[in-house]
Amino acid sequence: MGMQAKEKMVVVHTKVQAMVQEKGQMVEGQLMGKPRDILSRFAPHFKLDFGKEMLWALQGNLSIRNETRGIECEGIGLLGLVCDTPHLGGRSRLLNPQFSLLFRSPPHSHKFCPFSLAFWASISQEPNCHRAFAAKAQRPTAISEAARFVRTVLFVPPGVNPDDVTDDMILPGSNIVLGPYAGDAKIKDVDFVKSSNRPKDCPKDDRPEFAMLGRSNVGKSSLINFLVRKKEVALTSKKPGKTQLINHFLVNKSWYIVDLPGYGFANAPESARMDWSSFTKGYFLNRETLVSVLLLIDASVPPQKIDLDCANWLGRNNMSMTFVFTKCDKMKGGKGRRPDENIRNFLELIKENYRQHPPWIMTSSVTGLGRDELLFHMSQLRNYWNNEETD
Ligand SMILES: Nc1nc2c(ncn2[C@@H]2O[C@H](COP(=O)(O)OP(=O)(O)OP(=O)(O)O)[C@@H](O)[C@H]2O)c(=O)[nH]1
Ligand SMILES: [Mg+2]
Repeated sequence: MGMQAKEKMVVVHTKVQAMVQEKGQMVEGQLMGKPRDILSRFAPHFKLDFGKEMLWALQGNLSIRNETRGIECEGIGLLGLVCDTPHLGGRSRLLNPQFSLLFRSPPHSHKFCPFSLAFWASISQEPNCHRAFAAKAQRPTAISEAARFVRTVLFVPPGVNPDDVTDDMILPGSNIVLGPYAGDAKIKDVDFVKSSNRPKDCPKDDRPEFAMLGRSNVGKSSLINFLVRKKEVALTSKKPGKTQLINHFLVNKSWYIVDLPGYGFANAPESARMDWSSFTKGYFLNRETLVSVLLLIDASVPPQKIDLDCANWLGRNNMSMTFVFTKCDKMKGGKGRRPDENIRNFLELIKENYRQHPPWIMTSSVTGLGRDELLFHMSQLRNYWNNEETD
């Protein structure tokens, strides 16, 4: 018992948010596109081994048809998930091997392989309740128990009434609700503009910018390369302290990504160490075009004091910020905690300093996890900011 299910019709377009309509008993849908797009959107979520308290899954029966190869298969699969729902319990089967086999293109056309995926699913509170689901009488709940809980910790962007949030508006692997300002998430080109060693030397124009902040070696430069899909836009290194200046990158000629030096770089040369706190204060408190700080947190290690201090400082100063958890691909077997546990512990530790839950998202620059989602999130912050500016 305790099952709540939400019934909808879902049409999933690659790279576009699910469009949802309330409908009967089942979630039905169709997914079309190039296998690579679909895999890049869904595979990382399949791969992640979420623990017992983190899974809120859109899970159900899948029936997959590959037009070219005429294959059909059925199985149970996971279509999407949202983390941080402690009372859910249970683990889900994550990867259906037939599923990935089917998405592999036939040898003669490794570029495009049309297929369709139909699925029937329930958004359920308990992992096995889809079995009992068919027998259950229709219950027209606007939002499931799970979603109601999740909503209390959601980041609800401008333009969205918290009461209107439906499960499908939440970006997978995050607490971020997608609102009407989202869109325009493609990166067409990116240019390195300049390196500045003082905040007042930064470019002077009114284009919105996002600053990447985080401990040295957390993966800031890698995240920039991963967002713009170029290897060497921002230089990365195994040695902490690689980025020593404020680097501005102009995206689509219309907004900036800023790579900042990492904090806590104990191994950096003495000459390169700076008074980090006066540097950050100078930049953050005076940069009027700063839309949001992306605070990167390494999810492969337990919460670090220096990150908590930084998050709390930003929180107390009312800076708009997004927690970007990096290295979510690093699954520790046996010893050490896993990324999902580290993330939950981190969020638990910082929450007193925020009136509203800050947005957070899981990423991996190795598997591509969270890329599209983060870009959508940045697009809605940016578009809202642009709108406010012109009003
Ligand atoms: N497994 C894994 N490794 C990563 C990921 N992101 C970055 N790394 C590795 O972490 C190391 C540091 O990455 P950088 O991007 O240079 O880190 P940074 O935060 O820019 O470091 P500084 O410039 O020194 O502040 C490199 O060896 C990367 O390959 C990730 O998502 N997964
Ligand atoms: Mg760097």
